[in-house]
Amino acid sequence: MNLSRELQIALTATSRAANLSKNVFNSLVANDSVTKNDKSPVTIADYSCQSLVSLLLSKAFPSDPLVGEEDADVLRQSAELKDKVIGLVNNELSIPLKHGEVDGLDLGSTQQENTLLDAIDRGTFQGSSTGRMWCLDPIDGTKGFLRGGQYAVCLALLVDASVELGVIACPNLPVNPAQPDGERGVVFAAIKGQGAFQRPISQSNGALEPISMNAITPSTLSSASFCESVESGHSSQGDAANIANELGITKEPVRMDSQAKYCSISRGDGDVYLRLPVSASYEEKIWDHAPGRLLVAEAGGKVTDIHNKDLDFSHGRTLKHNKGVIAAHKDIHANVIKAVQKRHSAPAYTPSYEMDLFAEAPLSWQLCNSMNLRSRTRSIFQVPDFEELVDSHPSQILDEDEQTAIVEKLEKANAASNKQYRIVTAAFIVVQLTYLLTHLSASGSLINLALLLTPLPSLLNTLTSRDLITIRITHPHLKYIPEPRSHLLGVAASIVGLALYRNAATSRTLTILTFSAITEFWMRRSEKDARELHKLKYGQKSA
Ligand SMILES: Nc1ncnc2c1ncn2[C@@H]1O[C@H](COP(=O)(O)O)[C@@H](O)[C@H]1OP(=O)(O)O
Ligand SMILES: [Mg+2]
Repeated sequence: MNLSRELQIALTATSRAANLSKNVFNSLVANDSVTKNDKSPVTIADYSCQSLVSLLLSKAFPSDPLVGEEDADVLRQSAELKDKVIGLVNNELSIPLKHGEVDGLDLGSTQQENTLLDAIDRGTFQGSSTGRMWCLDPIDGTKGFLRGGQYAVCLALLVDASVELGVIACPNLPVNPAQPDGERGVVFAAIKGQGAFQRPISQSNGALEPISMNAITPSTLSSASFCESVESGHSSQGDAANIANELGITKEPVRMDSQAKYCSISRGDGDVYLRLPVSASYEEKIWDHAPGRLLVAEAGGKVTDIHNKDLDFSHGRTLKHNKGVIAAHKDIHANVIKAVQKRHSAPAYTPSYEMDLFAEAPLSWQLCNSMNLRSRTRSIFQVPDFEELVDSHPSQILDEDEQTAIVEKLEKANAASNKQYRIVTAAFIVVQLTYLLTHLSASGSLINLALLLTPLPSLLNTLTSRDLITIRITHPHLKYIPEPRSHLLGVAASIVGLALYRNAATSRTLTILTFSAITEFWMRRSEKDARELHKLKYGQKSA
């Protein structure tokens, strides 16, 4: 497939969008004209870049659909935001085309408001498994953008759900990794079957230099280094450390935002990119991985999900049939997958609030309501004055101290009520054990005794708050049995027991184990809720 024109347009579009985003950063973030938590620079940069890239694509390839992260609804409702975006895009368009940029394409120096808003809305395409489509993340790594760290403008062309072309512009990545303080701003490109390349964003007519991954083999794997998200909410950093350990890797992980991670490993700045799901329900977005996946593959690597499945771009806007991402040199990918399967704990449970609650927004009545936290707080955490506290607050927004007080109350109340349930379960078990020990000759007594032991390890651990007995279930299939696994296995075994010995003692065992499994299930949920809240409030380290 000859994609040289597509490549030229994609390089120009992403490089220009990268320049535009730098203008936004310099005028709005670097000079502190907005506060750190103000999202408007990201919003402005996002919309402007999507408008610019989409406009160029629509001029060059009018019939190609675009899957973009944004639509223009918000802009149509805010004149101030809209004017800024239109101004920025037109400013970039008015810079004359340089040698090497899109030949034979008349962009016109400035564009009408509607043309630019419509260009943003072209990105609402829902994805398709057939035909051509472009896929755009105008500002990938918004947190990195605000921090002055890594972020990227990412564009890919998919044909029949296969990534044929990928281009990623990283405005803050050093051109030469050996000179981190030298020139920054690199654009990476890959065409399927033709290799991976980079060139400085500043050189629109410069040669594309071939890049490749470090040639790591299983025997040199321990010298590898790995990349991961800065955000612990996007990838499990704890599991990544365990996996590194398993592989004998001792170097500290390099944390960076955005698809700059794919770029870094493609040119050998790092070797392995791990994206380990922390949430069972999050579906990765196609624009977050399409160009990066091709770049790594063309640089000598292999990219799959954590189950070693190819990333499947044929299901609309998300990778709904994949979980996480593992990218590494093709010679060591299998080793990494093996370690992942051994050490990654599958997120069996998803908290009802996945957003960065305390960092992103104050805890308000509306938030509690929308995340079902109010009802859960009443029924699970049992903090009687929580609702009053939220309702009585004049602005319905809680300040820092009030949030802290709530988290502490939730944890205490939760721990106390769970202990009561566990004591009741333990009491049932002791009574039944005593009965069985005094009727040892009755049929099925020994089996019943054995069955009653199944919930004991977890009961003992939780009642003493210690890991007295730990049973590691590492088999990949068993990991997907929901918690509490040992209890569920106990219930299943006692159903078999009841089929063998239809007597009252076996029925009682089954009832006790079922009670224990159900209460344990709810308690674990509430404990995870409490832990999650704690993590959101105090950060990963202290959780
Ligand atoms: N729970 C999550 N798990 C994985 N990725 C996420 C999660 N929530 C958001 N993201 C996405 O991670 C990307 C940034 O990744 P990184 O941390 O590697 O820079 C963003 O595009 C963001 O998508 P979105 O922009 O829709 O929030
Ligand atoms: Mg993104």
